[in-house]
Amino acid sequence: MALLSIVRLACLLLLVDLVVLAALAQLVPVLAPALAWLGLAAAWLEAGLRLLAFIAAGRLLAPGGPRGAAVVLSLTPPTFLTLRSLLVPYGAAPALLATAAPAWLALTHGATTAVLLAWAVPAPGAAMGTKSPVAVGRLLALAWAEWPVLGAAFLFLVLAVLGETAGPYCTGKALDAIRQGDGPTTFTIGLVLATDLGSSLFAGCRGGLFTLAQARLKLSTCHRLFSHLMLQDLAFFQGTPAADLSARLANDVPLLCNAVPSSVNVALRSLVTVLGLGGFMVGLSPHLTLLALLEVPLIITMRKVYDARYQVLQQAKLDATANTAAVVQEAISSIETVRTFAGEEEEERRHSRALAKMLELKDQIDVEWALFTLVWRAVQLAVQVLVLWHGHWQLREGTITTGSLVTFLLYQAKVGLHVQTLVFGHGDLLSKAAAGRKVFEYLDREPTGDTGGTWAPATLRGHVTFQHVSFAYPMCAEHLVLQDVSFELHPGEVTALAGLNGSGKSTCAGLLVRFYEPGAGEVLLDGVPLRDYEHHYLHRQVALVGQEPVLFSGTIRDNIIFGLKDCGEKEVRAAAAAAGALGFISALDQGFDTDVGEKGGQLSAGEKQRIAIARALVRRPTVLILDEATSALDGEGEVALQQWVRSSGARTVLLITHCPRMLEAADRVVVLERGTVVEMGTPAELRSCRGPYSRLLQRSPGTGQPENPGVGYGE
Ligand SMILES: Nc1ncnc2c1ncn2[C@@H]1O[C@H](COP(=O)(O)OP(=O)(O)OP(=O)(O)O)[C@@H](O)[C@H]1O
Repeated sequence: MALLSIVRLACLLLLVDLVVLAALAQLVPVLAPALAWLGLAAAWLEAGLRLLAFIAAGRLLAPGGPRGAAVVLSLTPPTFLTLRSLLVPYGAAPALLATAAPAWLALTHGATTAVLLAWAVPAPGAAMGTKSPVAVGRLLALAWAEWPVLGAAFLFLVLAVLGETAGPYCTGKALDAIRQGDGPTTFTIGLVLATDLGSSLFAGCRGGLFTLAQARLKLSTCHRLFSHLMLQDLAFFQGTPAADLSARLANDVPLLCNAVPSSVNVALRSLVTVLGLGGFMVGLSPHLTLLALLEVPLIITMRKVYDARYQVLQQAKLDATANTAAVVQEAISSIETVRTFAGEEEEERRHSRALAKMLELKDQIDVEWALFTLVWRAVQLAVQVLVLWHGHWQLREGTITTGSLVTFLLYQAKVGLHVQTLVFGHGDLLSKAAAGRKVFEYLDREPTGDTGGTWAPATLRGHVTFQHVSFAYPMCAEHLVLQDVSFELHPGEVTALAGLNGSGKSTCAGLLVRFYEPGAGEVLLDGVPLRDYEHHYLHRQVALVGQEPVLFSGTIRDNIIFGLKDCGEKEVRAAAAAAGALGFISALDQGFDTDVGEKGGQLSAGEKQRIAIARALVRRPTVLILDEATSALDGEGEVALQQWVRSSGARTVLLITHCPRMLEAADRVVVLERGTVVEMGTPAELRSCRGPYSRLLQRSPGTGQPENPGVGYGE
């Protein structure tokens, strides 16, 4: 709502109120006996009349205006009077607003206008054009997993607040006793001590339990997010830098998980304290309480404005942190390229630019916080002066004792602190929740890795059919990489995919291991679409050795049995032998227990390739895909692999290679050109056609003539 319309609405309500109250004031002397008999009910009757008048005037003069303002304005005085009569049974008799001092009317309208203004300030995020902020309900649902710990913490919280509330009350009573000459009794001093000690002990337990909930939540959320990420499609990982994901796990998740329990902790503690102490304060002096409460709408308004800014800056800072991490990771993981092209200075510049951006945002956050604190302290001081001035006046009037005033001031300091914490805590929760936006965004992504397929037959022939497959990578949806591709892979045969760079060979391999789903057409295994197969079953039956095999840090054995739960030493050795890796592994001091270093950095390219092949062979896959997987193999490795293929009888092998010798050794060749199949047949048939296959062979080193046609997979 615009500021102008709020002012207009406030003026309208004041005008209507003045008219209604003036009319009522005329009636009061006439109805005095009836009103005296009605007591509190008279105040509620007056409120009902005012509410009707506000609503009628609102409908006529300001349609669409918030009805809440009318309700707050009319119901505040009787609610206050009822509360006061409950807390101070012998306090002043309930009065009608119509006959009360004009200051009461000013106070009621002033407070309502302040509340309206606080309400009208745009919610954090909305005004600054940030993406949809995370709903607080969602954050609380996240914390719900730790409800037993949080429940116990809440119990200690209530006990601590009871102690905190009783402390100043006992202090005030002791002071009054001293002033009246009775002196402090052992009982009052003991009570003050007991309440303080008790509240400290319970507060400690509360804090400890909330910290425990935080730690547990962090652990479970990190685990949940990581497991969820593992199931995402490859396009997601291609579009999201790894460093960004690790920054989310390392920074955003802890921030989010700290925010929820600590906010729940702080909010509950403050809410219970404010309600408890607030009740006592109203009992001591309703007038002073109302004055002290002036601070609340002002702080809410200021905090709302500040939060809107802070959320934007906080999100930008987190993004900048993730970006800095990405720069560091990229430079370190490509250090060889950086060194080769002497790009160290360029990388340093990139890093310092990213750091500067991060620091600039941090400074901006700090400066804005300092400004906000300054204004807020000034408001706080003004309200305190107002309360002191009024308290002094009440002391002189004799409507309050020194002990009660001291108790009130002690309570005010505490309540003020907790009101701020409540207001700040909510803002803080929202701003920290900004960190959760990305985390929830990732958690909401539908996983595509496991489609929930259940098909897992006891025997599989390994007959693969590409049926009119068309495909475009999600990142470049307009560029069709495969167009209407159809071919078959037969069990017991080695089929080679041939074609120039970028013709779509690896893409076919990617579709066969379900890295992606075809845009049109189907990839079938034994006549069943791949997505219908059970996830683990499919990836045990179809194994791919890629162009640049990646090893994980760990031993050679760990790498070979990766992903398998039940794999014996015999199988590991057999797979290593079939991949031609047994020789070099046996020559190592630690054999299969040799650490390969990060990404297999301590091995040569050929050794890495052999281990990657062993990792595929150990599964005894029905369909084996070798995507340029033999490029770094020497003759020994190649012969071992060919022997394995030959001895593995019924297996289906898809071979992607540019090597004429390997192409010629295949049973069948499928030639791709710009994502379409242009030729298919045995190598001899294709050579005799003198078409695309022959041209490919001629382009290859050795002018296309097979170097050793005698060494064939099928022989
Ligand atoms: N992740 C990706 N996102 C977008 N486009 C891609 C992606 N991977 C490959 N491409 C594009 O798809 C086309 C086919 O690539 P593919 O890797 O299948 O070719 P290829 O025949 O295996 O080439 P090479 O012989 O060089 O390995 C190329 O134009 C390539 O630029």
